[in-house]
Amino acid sequence: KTYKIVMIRHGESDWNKKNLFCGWYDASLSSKGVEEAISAGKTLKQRCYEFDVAHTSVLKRAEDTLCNILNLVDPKNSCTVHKNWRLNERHYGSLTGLNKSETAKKYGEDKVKLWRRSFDIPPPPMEVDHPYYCHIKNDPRYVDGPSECEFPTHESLKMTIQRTLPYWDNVIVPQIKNGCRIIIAAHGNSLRGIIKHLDSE
Ligand SMILES: CC(=O)Oc1ccccc1S(=O)(=O)Nc1cc2c(c(O)c1O)C(=O)c1ccccc1C2=O
Repeated sequence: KTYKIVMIRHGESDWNKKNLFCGWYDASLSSKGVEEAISAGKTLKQRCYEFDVAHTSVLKRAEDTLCNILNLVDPKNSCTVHKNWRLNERHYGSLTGLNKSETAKKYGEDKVKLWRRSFDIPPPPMEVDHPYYCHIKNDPRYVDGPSECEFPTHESLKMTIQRTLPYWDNVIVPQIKNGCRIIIAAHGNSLRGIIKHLDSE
């Protein structure tokens, strides 16, 4: 049996525009990013897509992308929306908020090249003195998870996939098998992990 599911990466964020590592920082969609989300919604509507369930992360760039799409595709608001930290973007640790030149200056080109192409080498952890540490760690949206020991300070691509897959396997797959029409609005690396898992099956 074949199933169909729609997965979409969020529109451009304010930090994407400035080429900053964003990760778990809750950057907003840029005006271009909102237009991208609306354009995706229009396309899905034109092709008569309908959804019973939607999944997104707890970061507003993904939530707002989904909202803009559902406003067009599901004006009656009949689709249930689930938000979960496991669909969050990869956590870039100490690189969060840095741009290209700051990263290279702080860690050197060789480290950047190593991290860029590695699967299981995480960037340095986000330390307590990092400008965004408290802002992210104490955010009330994480009150239902991740737990203290699960809360990331940095993630390799492998670590990102490892915390995204349980949500895919335990929540989304059963819904697909029950015939739900699903859309996922998330992030480059969390979606990449799901696709990599599907390709490996
Ligand atoms: C296009 C661009 O300017 O990317 C940026 C943005 C911020 C810092 C460094 C760069 S870069 O030019 O070195 N390119 C660049 C650099 C990197 C990555 C990446 O995908 C990338 O495109 C990563 O995925 C990545 C993942 C984990 C740690 C470090 C990097 C990294 O250092």
